[in-house]
Amino acid sequence: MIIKNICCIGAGYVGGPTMSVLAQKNPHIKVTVVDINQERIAAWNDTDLSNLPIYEPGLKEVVQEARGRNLFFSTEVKKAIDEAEMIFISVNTPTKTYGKGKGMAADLKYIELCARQIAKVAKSDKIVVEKSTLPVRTAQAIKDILDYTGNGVTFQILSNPEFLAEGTAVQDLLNPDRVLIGGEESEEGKEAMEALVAIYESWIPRERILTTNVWSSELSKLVANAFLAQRVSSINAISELCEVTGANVGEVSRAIGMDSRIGPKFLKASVGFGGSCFQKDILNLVYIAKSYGLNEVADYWEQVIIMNDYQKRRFADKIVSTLYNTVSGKKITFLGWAFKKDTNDTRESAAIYVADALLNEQAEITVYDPKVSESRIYEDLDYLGTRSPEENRRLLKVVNDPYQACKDAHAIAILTEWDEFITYDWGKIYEAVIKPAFVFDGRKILDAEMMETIGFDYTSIGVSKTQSNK
Ligand SMILES: NC(=O)C1=CN([C@@H]2O[C@H](COP(=O)(O)OP(=O)(O)OC[C@H]3O[C@@H](n4cnc5c(N)ncnc54)[C@H](O)[C@@H]3O)[C@@H](O)[C@H]2O)C=CC1
Ligand SMILES: O=C(O)[C@H]1O[C@H](OP(=O)(O)OP(=O)(O)OC[C@H]2O[C@@H](n3ccc(=O)[nH]c3=O)[C@H](O)[C@@H]2O)[C@H](O)[C@@H](O)[C@@H]1O
Repeated sequence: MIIKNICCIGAGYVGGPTMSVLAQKNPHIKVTVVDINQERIAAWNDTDLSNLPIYEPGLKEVVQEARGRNLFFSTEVKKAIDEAEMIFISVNTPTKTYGKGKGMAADLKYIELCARQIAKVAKSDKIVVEKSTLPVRTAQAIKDILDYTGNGVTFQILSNPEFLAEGTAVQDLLNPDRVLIGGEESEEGKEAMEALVAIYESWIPRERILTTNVWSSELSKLVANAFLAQRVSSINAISELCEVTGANVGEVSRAIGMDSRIGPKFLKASVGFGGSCFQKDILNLVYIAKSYGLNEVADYWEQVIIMNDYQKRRFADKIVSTLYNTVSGKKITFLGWAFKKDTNDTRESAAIYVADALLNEQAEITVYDPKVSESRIYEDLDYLGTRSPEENRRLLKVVNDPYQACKDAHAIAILTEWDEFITYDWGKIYEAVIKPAFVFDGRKILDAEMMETIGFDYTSIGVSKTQSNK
């Protein structure tokens, strides 16, 4: 089966970059990315490439090469579905905020809407590819909808989860550790899988393209995120132990990471993991385990989230206790709001929760982030519903100059590991802040010795004060 037309529903953080790279590497395939969000599509079509709706290093160049050639962004969802032989579903699958499974299960309403729309529009056989992260066995639900409400058209459902990380999306897409494709074990299923394998083979060696049954593929995505997040929570748990014992979590990470069975990655202690997926996917895994009555399995994974919440709270508490048990009326400067560097995404960023905790203590926060807009920051805070939008705007200010942000601060907290923070003139910042000059490094990016030589009272995750003062 030769694919000439691809449609992707959902032009977000995954649909946009994934399809851009796929189109760049398959100039013979027409790729149309559709979304109901007109503003987002307009931004993807903006002639000024710095206005793309998401910031990812290297993305502009890929879009520039493929857009208008064989890559198109459109709001004409029906037309794109009708024309395509293969349809990727890449819509959001957030945690449910209502009804059964509230706060745990994935909300599949957007997925179901896509399936119903495909069923309604399709006049020829289609391969439907789950690109969104979904609970295991969702393919069955999609198949049911397509088969019972379709027009006698045959559908093959494939699972093809995405493993890219934000900030390195283009690199991850160009050079993935593996591509995972799950499909039915029938002849038709195998044929559909081969059609998708052929597309990826345009730039990825065949041995890195893994084919499995649908359920293994769906579940592997949740499990991969759970394992990654678990490593962060594990090292964060150890960070507290380091602080009280005089061990240094950076040294412990290095020592254990050199064991090739453990490996060095994802062992960086931090203020807590954020991002749209780790928490959502683990909660989803916990919910699935519970729904099968596997309570011990559910409890085991839930602990990863409990630890992460604790780490964020602990960071805020440390600021309050160090500042003589009160931050009321004190200016606390946040360097960074994004959930990690090199992205403008703030979903579930630790900064939001640390800010909320400090605002509850009546702190006055000033935020500087090189890529996150003021409106986004206020939306994040307002979404929590802890206090009125007016109150949030009164207590928290956003500025676009880091030195101005730090001026007259009682404390500086580093919430994102942006490279530029390392290169600041910390001597100049020291002159401008209120003394004692407190810095709380939630990302362990600054050099403790340098900071202390300048005169800062520097606190870093996973290092006891006595040790960093040596
Ligand atoms: N953000 C990430 O780094 C990663 C996300 N994922 C998964 O990929 C999926 C998508 O995530 P993101 O791209 O981050 O979400 P997103 O929220 O950035 O994008 C989803 C897009 O789908 C659109 N949409 C929703 N319903 C639609 C419909 N019926 N028709 C047309 N468009 C519709 C929305 O308007 C939105 O623009 C989720 O399941 C997520 O778990 C997987 C790997 C990485
Ligand atoms: O499903 C998803 O959405 C994606 O989730 C993560 O990617 P992402 O959330 O974009 O970014 P990560 O690099 O995984 O970082 C997640 C969070 O963990 C934190 N982190 C990461 C690594 C570490 O050692 N320490 C640490 O605190 C980061 O600062 C960040 O807040 C996974 O890495 C991707 O494989 C997956 O596709």
